[in-house]
Amino acid sequence: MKVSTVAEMRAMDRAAIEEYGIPELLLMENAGLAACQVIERRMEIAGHTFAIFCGVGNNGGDGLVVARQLHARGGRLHVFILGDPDRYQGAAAVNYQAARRLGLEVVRLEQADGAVPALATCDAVVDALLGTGLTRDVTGLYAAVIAHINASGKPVFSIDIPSGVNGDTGQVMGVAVQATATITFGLPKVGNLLYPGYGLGGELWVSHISFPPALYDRAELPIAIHTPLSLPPRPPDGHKGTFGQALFIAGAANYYGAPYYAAASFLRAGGGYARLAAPAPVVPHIAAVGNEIVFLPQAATDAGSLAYGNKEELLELCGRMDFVVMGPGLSLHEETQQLVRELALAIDRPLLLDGDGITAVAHGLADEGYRVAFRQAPAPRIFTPHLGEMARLTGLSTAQLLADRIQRLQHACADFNAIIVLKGAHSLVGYPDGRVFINTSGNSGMATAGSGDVLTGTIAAMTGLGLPVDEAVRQGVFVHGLAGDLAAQAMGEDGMTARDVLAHLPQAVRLCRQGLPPELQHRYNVVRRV
Ligand SMILES: NC(=O)C1=CN([C@@H]2O[C@H](COP(=O)(O)OP(=O)(O)OC[C@H]3O[C@@H](n4cnc5c(N)ncnc54)[C@H](O)[C@@H]3O)[C@@H](O)[C@H]2O)[C@H](O)CC1
Ligand SMILES: [K+]
Repeated sequence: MKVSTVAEMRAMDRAAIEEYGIPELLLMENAGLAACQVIERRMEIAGHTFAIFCGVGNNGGDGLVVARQLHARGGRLHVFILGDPDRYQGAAAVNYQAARRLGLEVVRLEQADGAVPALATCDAVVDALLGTGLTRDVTGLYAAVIAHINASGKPVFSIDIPSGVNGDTGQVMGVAVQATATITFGLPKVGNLLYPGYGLGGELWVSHISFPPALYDRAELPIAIHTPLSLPPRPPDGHKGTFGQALFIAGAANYYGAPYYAAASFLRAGGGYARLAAPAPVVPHIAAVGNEIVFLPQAATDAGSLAYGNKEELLELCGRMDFVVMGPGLSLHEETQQLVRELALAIDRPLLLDGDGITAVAHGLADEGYRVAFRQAPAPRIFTPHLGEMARLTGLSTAQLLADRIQRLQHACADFNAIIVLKGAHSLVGYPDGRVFINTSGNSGMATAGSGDVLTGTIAAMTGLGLPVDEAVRQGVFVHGLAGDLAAQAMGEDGMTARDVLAHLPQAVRLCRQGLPPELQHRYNVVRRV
């Protein structure tokens, strides 16, 4: 499903009204009615009491429709408006007048405490304070009312987005409503899907409010939720070369885990032939745990990291591979970092850079000349940074990144001509053409050492299984999260480690082929339709 920015949704609204002749009043009615239908699925309306909080924009207008629809179904209401109702315009003004004529009790709230008795006695709350028109931090009366709503312990239905959550970023602007369910309109907004906004929204519902598919399902909308891709069938007569030859340039003294997890995950996720180029002194340590990997011992620096002198042999080796991963556990030793920077320009195979590989290339990219050369690399480039590494890559602070994750990602992908996986809860996969996919598999138990190394091998394996590189990256992210979810099911999120994620990769790939069980389908389809 596509996901929209606030500006894109405004444009769709306008197009619905102007091009398709669907009056604003109908859109607002559809929105309020959809919200009412979601409430009806969760609880009996007749005889129950609802506290409805409306702002003075169109989000509040939607709230007034909800009020009228609940009233029509026998609900009892306390309707509060925060601000001057004379500010309602267009459809919202019409709905305000209709609510008044119906004789609904509509109170202009001047003091937050005025809402306390209604919150104490109601059965549920409707939050129609602020939608996509949020432009500044929430303070004063709005902030105080939101605090009362959150303290009420009542089920909260948020209209469009929990009030206080930024529709473009998912960030909380000062304070935000914690909802039980959110009903969003047209399409889910970015802020409905990115944390912390996603977590604040509760169960997420979308109504297309009678928009035609030509509006909400256009190819030009660049942001979407990732839907699992089907894997090409496994040729019965395949040999190990059929399922990809991957080279891992990884490891240094005292970094034995990262190269092992990266290369082993390639094999566990279905890849054919894993070769590991690691400094010679560390090879015996890794071989002791992973003898299914083929080792290519390399000359080492005094510090036990990859020596610069390996460059030509490594380049020659890469030329015989289908996919290269460079970075896990390489160390920050300067000679090795220089080697990595140069290899990152020259390797003529799809190349995934992670960990210390990202750090090396990030230093290079700060230089204009290197950036120009990197953009013109002879084959696709992929980065898999967590937020801190993304900060290093882009030269931005983590706060700046969080304040606008999607746009910063789009900009970096275009700037570096690279595919970037920005890891975290709901990882993002960005492409140089501006597309961004939001991944919904995975859990917080995967925030553990080595988990990122497992991701690198999983992505490599997806190319080995026959997906084109761009699809392999997002499917790898999904499969990795799925393996993590299976591990969490088996042992809980707290104590699981990268080893457990690795161990569940075969089952994850099998489920991708056979179809996900209903409970996982339900979990990954994070948006319900109404
Ligand atoms: N396709 C759709 O998505 C449809 C959406 N609808 C609803 O319309 C709102 C957006 O309406 P808009 O009037 O643009 O904005 P808001 O109602 O969110 O708020 C505007 C209002 O609030 C003031 N304001 C902004 N920030 C703050 C703040 N921090 N504190 C207090 N007040 C603030 C601002 O100045 C304005 O006065 C969308 O979310 C949907 O709910 C349509 O009804 C149907 C189509
Ligand atoms: K809202």
